[in-house]
Amino acid sequence: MSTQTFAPVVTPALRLAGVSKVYGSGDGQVHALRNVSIELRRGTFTAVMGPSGSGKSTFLHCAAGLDQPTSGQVWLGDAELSKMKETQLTVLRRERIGFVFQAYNLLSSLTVLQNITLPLRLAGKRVDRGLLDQVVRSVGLADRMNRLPSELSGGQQQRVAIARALITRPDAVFADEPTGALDTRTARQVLELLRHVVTDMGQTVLMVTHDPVAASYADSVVFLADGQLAGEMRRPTPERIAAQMTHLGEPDLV
Ligand SMILES: Nc1ncnc2c1ncn2[C@@H]1O[C@H](COP(=O)(O)OP(=O)(O)OP(=O)(O)O)[C@@H](O)[C@H]1O
Repeated sequence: MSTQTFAPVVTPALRLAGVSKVYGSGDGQVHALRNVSIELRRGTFTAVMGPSGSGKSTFLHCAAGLDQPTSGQVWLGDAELSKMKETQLTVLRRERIGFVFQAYNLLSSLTVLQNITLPLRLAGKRVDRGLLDQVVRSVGLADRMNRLPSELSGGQQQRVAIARALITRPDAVFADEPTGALDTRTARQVLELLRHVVTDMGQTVLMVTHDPVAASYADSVVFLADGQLAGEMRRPTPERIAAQMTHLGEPDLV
């Protein structure tokens, strides 16, 4: 009898296959993404960089089910987003994806605790006390739970947004310029938190950024140029990222 061993098949957290996105029609057509294929393993931190207009936001929107590609497929785990109707996508985004934006998007009339647990309430799910405690401890806000967002600093508000993104145990967290509105020191704390979320909590994070220092916190950086993948850098450093960006046509980043 022959024995065969198979490598375990691990579904990636996110997979894009031949994704293209065209805006407009006729002479006004813009090819924002051209045949992009990529896989993100679970528990990894990936930064997306590229010159202005290279397609970073379009990539994030297609990957997170905020927009549908013109052609190609997108999978979040085993769910094919590119086949879903808007109502299904709304549920998937709420229950399986965490979002962190530059403008924290907290509800001003809700406390920190109510903001963090809002996605669960919207989904009609119970709050898992153990996870809530872990998330609140991780983001360092245990003594601020009953405050309103307006009583917090920008960095603290972004940490509330990160806690809210984690509370559903999403398949992936998508961050769009999460440190864009923060000073250097506060930005570093938020980036260290995202790093911790990946290394110690096993989350998968995809972050769009213009900042080579922010991107250097990731495991790898994916570069876009003119809507196409233009390389990947593992174990990135700010200097190597800036050099690559200059090569792609973005002047003087550091
Ligand atoms: N809704 C839209 N309608 C038409 N064209 C669009 C739309 N959204 C984006 N584009 C175009 O698609 C291309 C890619 O845009 P995208 O916003 O994805 O780039 P980006 O890399 O995120 O840019 P930036 O760094 O400046 O934010 C650009 O040429 C942009 O003008």
